[in-house]
Amino acid sequence: MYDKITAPTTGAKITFKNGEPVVPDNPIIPFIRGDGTGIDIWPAAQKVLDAAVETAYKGKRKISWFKVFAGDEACEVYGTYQYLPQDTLTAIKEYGVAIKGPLTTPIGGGIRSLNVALRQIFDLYACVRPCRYYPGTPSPHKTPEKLDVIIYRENTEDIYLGIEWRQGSEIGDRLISILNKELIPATPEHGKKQIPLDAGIGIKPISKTGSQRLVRRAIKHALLLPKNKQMVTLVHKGNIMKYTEGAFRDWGYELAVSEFRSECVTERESWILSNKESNPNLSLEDNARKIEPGFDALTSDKQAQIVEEVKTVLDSIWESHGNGKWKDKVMVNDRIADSIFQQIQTRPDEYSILATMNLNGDYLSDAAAAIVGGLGMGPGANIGDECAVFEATHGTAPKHAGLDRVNPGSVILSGVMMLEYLGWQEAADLIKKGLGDAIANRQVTYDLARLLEPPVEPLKCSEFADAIIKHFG
Ligand SMILES: NC(=O)C1=CN([C@@H]2O[C@H](COP(=O)(O)OP(=O)(O)OC[C@H]3O[C@@H](n4cnc5c(N)ncnc54)[C@H](OP(=O)(O)O)[C@@H]3O)[C@@H](O)[C@H]2O)C=CC1
Ligand SMILES: O=C(O)CCC(=O)C(=O)O
Ligand SMILES: [Mg+2]
Repeated sequence: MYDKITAPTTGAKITFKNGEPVVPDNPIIPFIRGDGTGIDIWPAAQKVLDAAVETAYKGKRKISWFKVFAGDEACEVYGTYQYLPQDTLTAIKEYGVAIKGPLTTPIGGGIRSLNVALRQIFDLYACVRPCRYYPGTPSPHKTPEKLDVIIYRENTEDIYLGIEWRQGSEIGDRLISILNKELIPATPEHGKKQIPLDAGIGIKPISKTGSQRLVRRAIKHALLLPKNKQMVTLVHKGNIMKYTEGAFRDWGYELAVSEFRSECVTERESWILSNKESNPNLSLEDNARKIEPGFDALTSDKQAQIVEEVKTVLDSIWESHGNGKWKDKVMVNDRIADSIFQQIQTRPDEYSILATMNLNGDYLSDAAAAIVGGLGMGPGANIGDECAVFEATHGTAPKHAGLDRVNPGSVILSGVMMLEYLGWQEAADLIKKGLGDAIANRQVTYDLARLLEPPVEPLKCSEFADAIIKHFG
């Protein structure tokens, strides 16, 4: 079955039923060490995960690790350019749940991202990145504890599909020519616009299916959160990219009110309902005036449309959602992408789950991680219906590679997400306690040590792992 790897002789496969993992007590879990600092952070993470499972279950449960290769290490074992060998893909497909360190992607030319390839090959459509503060973590922000968000990033499409053509390439030039001569002139709204002849060209597909399955997962997650965190914010730049990012927003709302009608309320619906609650005699037109700034300056057609919207909402959900009942529902709202970057800093506690397209989620997850202590504290999971691959938000940080220096917290916390996904909450809780207590005792790696006041001597990557284990008890 495999060319150059051998599966552990003990352990059993995780299987999937209705999109959920069915987990034996001794699951075989493939891992990829990763490039760059993967050499430092993976062994540290593995040690902490094993210690937590042993402490929590005293041998009743154990992970059988299965080493598989990707990136530079794969080329050493399989030969030049063998960055993502078939063995690795077969093992991940076979065992369903895997964890990985970061993998390098060259800028400009060279191979396309192995990280993105894994997400696409296994249809891991939801990239879940929680950003939560551990008390005592130094932060450039004044009130980092107010940020407690989970980014749900669509993980398979958008410009990450990687359909693009280099400037000057034959197909790129042909495409520009067809667009300039045929397709743009045939689209009146594009007027006389033309694409510069010396442009590189990339395609940004955003599908209804891709958007809705992501939002569906985000809403299901919100339903499991405490009432005050039951909120999903659709993040988009739909004012500029109307048919991709704007459509993501519209499809998100459409899904919320069709599949989750009794459990959700949209922000706009909540305004309409609360306007009527404050004044039961409010006319439909005055209600419309309150929800739409500049209502009186709108054309009569537009005004009629908004009045109709108000009527439809009151007719359809006043019974189920009115008189304050909407306050117990999952609130679905939307924010423009640039604005959300300032909102998570200025009003962090107003947000909970942020549902995003691929590129926006990539940017936003680094920015949010920075608020709660930096990339060393940013875990993540790539989840599909029949496979899950856990990995940190950050990359290979090449300048720190091999120095036993960087913070393994992000991979360790990705491992915590994996344990929670397996249903091994006791082991996950031990690690969260150990990590929290190590930080509270100022036992931290360089990235956090440099922000602490007064400064402390940093621990090595491996020493931080040991400190976490010491603080289990
Ligand atoms: N999923 C993946 O595997 C990902 C891979 N990549 C790839 O990684 C490579 C390097 O990308 P780059 O842009 O440098 O981004 P990185 O995320 O690798 O590193 C950027 C900076 O973040 C800080 N940082 C990263 N990891 C840690 C850590 N564990 N502990 C403490 N600080 C950390 C360091 O800051 P400082 O030096 O200031 O302390 C580092 O220089 C690229 O090839 C990129 O494509 C990028 C993102 C994700
Ligand atoms: O694949 C890469 O090299 C970068 C991906 C990335 O930045 C991310 O997924 O957050
Ligand atoms: Mg990124």
